[in-house]
Amino acid sequence: MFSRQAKVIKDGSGRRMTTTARGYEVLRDPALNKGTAFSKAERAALNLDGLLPPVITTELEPQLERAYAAYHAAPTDLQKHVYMWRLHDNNATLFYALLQRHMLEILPVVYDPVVGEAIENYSEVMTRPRGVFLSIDEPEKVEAKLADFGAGPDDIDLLVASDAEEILGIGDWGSNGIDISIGKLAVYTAAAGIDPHGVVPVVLDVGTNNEQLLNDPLYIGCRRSRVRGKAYDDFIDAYVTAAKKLFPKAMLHWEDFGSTNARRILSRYREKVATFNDDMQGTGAIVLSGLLNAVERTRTTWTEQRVVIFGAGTAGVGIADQIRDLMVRHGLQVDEATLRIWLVDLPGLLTAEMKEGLLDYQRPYARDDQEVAKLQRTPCEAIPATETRWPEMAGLRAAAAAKGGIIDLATVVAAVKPTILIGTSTTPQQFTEKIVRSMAAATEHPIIFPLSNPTKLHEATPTQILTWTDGKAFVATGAPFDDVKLNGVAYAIGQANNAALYPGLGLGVVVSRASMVSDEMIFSAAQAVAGQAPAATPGASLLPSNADLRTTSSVVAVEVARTAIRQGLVRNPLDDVVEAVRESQWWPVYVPVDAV
Ligand SMILES: NC(=O)c1ccc[n+]([C@@H]2O[C@H](COP(=O)([O-])OP(=O)(O)OC[C@H]3O[C@@H](n4cnc5c(N)ncnc54)[C@H](O)[C@@H]3O)[C@@H](O)[C@H]2O)c1
Ligand SMILES: O=C(O)C[C@H](O)C(=O)O
Ligand SMILES: [Mg+2]
Repeated sequence: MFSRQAKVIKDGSGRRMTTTARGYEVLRDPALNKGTAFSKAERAALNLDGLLPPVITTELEPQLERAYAAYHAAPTDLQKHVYMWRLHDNNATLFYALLQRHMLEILPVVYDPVVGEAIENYSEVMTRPRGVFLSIDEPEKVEAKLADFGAGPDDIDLLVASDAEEILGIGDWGSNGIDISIGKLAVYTAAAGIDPHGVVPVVLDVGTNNEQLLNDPLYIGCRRSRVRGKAYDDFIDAYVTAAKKLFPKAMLHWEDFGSTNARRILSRYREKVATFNDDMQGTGAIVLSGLLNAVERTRTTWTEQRVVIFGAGTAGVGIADQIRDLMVRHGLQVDEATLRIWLVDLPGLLTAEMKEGLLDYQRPYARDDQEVAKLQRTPCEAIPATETRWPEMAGLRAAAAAKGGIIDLATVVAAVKPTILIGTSTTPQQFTEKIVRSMAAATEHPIIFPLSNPTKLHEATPTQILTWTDGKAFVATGAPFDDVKLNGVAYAIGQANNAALYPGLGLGVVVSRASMVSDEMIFSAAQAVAGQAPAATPGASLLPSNADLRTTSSVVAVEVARTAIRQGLVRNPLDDVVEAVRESQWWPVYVPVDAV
């Protein structure tokens, strides 16, 4: 996202930058620009003398004050989001310094939930293009377009790519999805100190089925319906091949793909390159972090948990798989562990009779027909055929509707008496008072995680859940929520958002140059996050605060790199992992700029 006239130099004397640019070119490069903080000598060498006011402010401080005031002057969250990215275009150091100083306040504006609003309004709010736009209409140009980024083989640590079919829980947003790649990368830098000079946001524009976009004269993407099948797979392959060729050291992060593609893509590449699906693996791991602490606080064991997951897509089944694997670590056989997890989706409880229509990764969790024969079926509407977001699930729901109804969430909760209830359904207010109370009647401390982002899609709010359970539930959410005050206790709500996990995981991979991202590395990341949560006092959060993301991510990176070393997966041998992680981290401070 920066011009390549700025080079970062790390040597014995610390971090510096060099540039061939002069005058306005320097001020217009967000990687180089320091505004009033250029020294007298730098002003002379870079031809800036006449372009800057006389005041010389060697520290970030006065600029931070001015920028924070301007941030507050923006009247809406969306305009604050736009302000932040304009600030980034002007001065990236100041952007990250402001974000880091006010992490709890500004992270939700740069990232989730406001990034969702920005994506929905991207046609209007887009200012300057950032990142790489790859289009299915020009598959032969994938490599050339990635090369346009202007980086060399050693320059890039990380690419985040989205095809934007399932942005958060708001669906298909075509090329507007570039903003989720940009937002995720900003979190990598703010949370873990991944060097922002070494990252590439990518959107894989394969068309969109979003009618609103297709009819929007200001839409920035390919005006065609989504391509599927071989052409899609070839396009993804062209991207992976080009990324590997141009940036052989980089990790490939996949974000917000649809449920039919996310897992297929990961399975295809995960043993060939260092790659990772955030919605499936990052979410599974951060949820595991919260659950590790919650289960410990209930003083029960992992092998006795009964888990209901509502919304059996990329995130829901990603979570199911990691819970299953954890139960296996605790001594259950794989099939025993699988049987302790119930998936509920649009067709209700997923059952064996649906097997043909289920996605292959949902299939192992389908319940036996005998087990469900006695369960009541509730009449339901079929999803209109025009709703194309989840065709497989909608088809199964139509079949169930025709046969008298579905085994709905309330019925499943009443029958199963789950100890853990997770929401990844993209559908708000589905954890009703009746459901939550019924769960609380059967288990002393129900563990309930409504995770659908953005905030407006959560299956219930923490206030609702804690009120209905008289403060007994252990809650974590996908988006940030304020503390809940109930019966004299302030309940801090842990944010089970993959943002607390993937930055540290990525940093661990980057530092060690791991050749792949193994399940063990992901599990060690989950444990490391869990270990950073506050002590288990009444109302304490299940997860570390986002105010401490830098510390959390550093601990995660160290554990991930150590696991990679133990597994023999590293391409960069490390003597001292802690020092290597510390040394690699980028901080938003002004460094000397030398004219060359
Ligand atoms: N907290 C986090 O870190 C985190 C991470 C990833 C995803 N999420 C959230 O989880 C949600 C799902 O994301 P995903 O990537 O799995 O999407 P997805 O499209 O892969 O899966 C969504 C699933 O929900 C089902 N569904 C839709 N409406 C439903 C309803 N009314 N009842 C039951 N099931 C329904 C769909 O059929 C589909 O199987 C999103 O809102 C996303 O923001 C949160
Ligand atoms: O982006 C987020 O906030 C988390 C997650 O990746 C999601 O898709 O909801
Ligand atoms: Mg996501």
